[in-house]
Amino acid sequence: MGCIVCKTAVRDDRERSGVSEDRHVKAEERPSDATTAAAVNGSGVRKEGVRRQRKKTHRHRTGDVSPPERRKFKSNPNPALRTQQGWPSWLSAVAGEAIEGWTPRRADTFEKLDKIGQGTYSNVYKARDLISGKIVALKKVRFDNLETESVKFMAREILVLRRVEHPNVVKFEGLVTSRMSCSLYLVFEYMEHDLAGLAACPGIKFTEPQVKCYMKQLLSGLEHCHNQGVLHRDIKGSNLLLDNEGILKLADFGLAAFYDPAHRQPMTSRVVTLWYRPPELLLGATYYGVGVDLWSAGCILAELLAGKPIMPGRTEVEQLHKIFKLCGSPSEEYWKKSKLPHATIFKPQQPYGRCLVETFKDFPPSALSLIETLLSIDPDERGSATAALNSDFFTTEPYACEPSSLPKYPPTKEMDMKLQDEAARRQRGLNGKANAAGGAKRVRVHDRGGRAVPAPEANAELQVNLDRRRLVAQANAKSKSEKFPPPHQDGAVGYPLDSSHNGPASFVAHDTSFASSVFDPKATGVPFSGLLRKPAVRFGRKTKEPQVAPSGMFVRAFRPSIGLSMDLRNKGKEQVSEVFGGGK
Ligand SMILES: Nc1ncnc2c1ncn2[C@@H]1O[C@H](COP(=O)(O)OP(=O)(O)OP(=O)(O)O)[C@@H](O)[C@H]1O
Repeated sequence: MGCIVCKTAVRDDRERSGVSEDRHVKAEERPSDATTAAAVNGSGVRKEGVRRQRKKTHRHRTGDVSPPERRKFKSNPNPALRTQQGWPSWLSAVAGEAIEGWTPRRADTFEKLDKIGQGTYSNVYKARDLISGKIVALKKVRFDNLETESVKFMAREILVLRRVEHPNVVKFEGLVTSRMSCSLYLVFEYMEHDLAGLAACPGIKFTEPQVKCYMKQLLSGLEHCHNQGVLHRDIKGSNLLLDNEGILKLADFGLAAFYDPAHRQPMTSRVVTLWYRPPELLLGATYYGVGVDLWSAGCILAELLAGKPIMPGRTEVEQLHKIFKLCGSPSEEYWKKSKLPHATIFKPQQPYGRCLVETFKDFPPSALSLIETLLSIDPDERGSATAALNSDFFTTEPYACEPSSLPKYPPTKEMDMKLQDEAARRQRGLNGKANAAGGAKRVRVHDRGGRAVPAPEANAELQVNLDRRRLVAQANAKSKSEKFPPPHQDGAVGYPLDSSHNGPASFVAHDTSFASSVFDPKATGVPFSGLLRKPAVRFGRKTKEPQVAPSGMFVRAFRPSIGLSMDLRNKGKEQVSEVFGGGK
């Protein structure tokens, strides 16, 4: 896969160049002795569990791994050998299969240049490879005290990245470990833009051939992933990276999962960023497939043409309601066939009609027809990425433009937009003070935007995550646990799914504007800042006061989400069914 994992020669190079590792490893990255000791001991006692886990994961994958690949990623039975290959024991003990056959690059062979992105559980840096001179992106993955679950999820990301290699998938080039640090860096080719950042640039409005060009690349990347038995499960603008040649690549496989349509396994429904999350996941589906990514792709297509997000929900309830209002509520047949866990809770008393055609009447007909397909309520009707690529949208004029003919943009990242937001806020603060001092009336400036609710935050109400967070907080560690769907909920890492943890969606209801039309940002109260941006979101206020639910119904709000889930599960069905009192 053209990786740049370091060979022994690299270490020799470093020694020859006399570059000291300490120059590149910050003091705060160094674990305390206690942490190191815990990691070493922990890896020892965990071995049996890890072996069992690897077996399960392997069983899960065997259906869709071709024989050569199976050989390539075969687990190394000799942990001592792995350690000799330069991997820290905490990593090789838990993620042996993911790093099999590779040798790590050392941190001191890269020079960090700039922080370019921040994710839920990672920081991303622009860096120079001191050996090749190439500019790369280093994704530094933090671990909660080397918690086994976190390392396993990172291992899954690596396994997925090793499986997918395509011009429209970001190129994974290797791994970097540091002698002193418990973190790990994933090395990627550097991409100058992401679609969310680009779209947020004032004045950028994509033409139809440009939209086709982006969508063609997005669907080609997805087609490849799906053919490789990989679901991305977090398609959104900030995970669609673009280089200066106009090439779009899928990135962030942190929530991706292996799947095999012939041997279906239950997976967590707590994936995909809220605005792009399909109805079946909001309804608690644990058996699903390529349709989840196709729904997100449909949302992106409509967003690119509309110039703003089409369903910017702030809670899962609101999201589902927006979906029903635009795409119609599921048919009786679908409710019966799908047997979705939350069907009784969310089924509206009166069905909602579908109004995609009316809402998007200005869209080109071939685009509308593809959106109709991709935004089908029944995932089986969304087709496949291949079918979408063969649709009229791509085969009728005006055709997709060539990527190289796309305009050259200045570097834009969602991160840049966030920095600009912060600067603007600071400036407003200063202005506010100056105005207050001068007695002048303060001019209100809208925020440029915040964040769509990412899947990890949607996980927050799960008891297992709250428990874990509590533990992490007690240990005074950085928390990223919400990024990882709890393994017992995710068949993709080989654990059985325990339905007792499958609470319904969050009902933290601080939205009083549910009846707003799909395209009225003022009415929804979401501060729009443009295409593919994330809205400001506030989570679970700590109150037990009754709050007005989206449709005007009263739903009790509880301490951050979990209490609410439990309560609704036990006795709140009547309340919830009223949230969807009827279609309009
Ligand atoms: N190869 C790359 N080149 C340039 N920038 C990148 C690259 N990979 C990631 N980034 C930037 O870093 C950001 C965060 O990366 P990524 O999405 O992989 O992290 P994450 O922790 O999984 O994020 P999230 O929690 O938002 O899903 C991206 O939105 C992007 O702007």
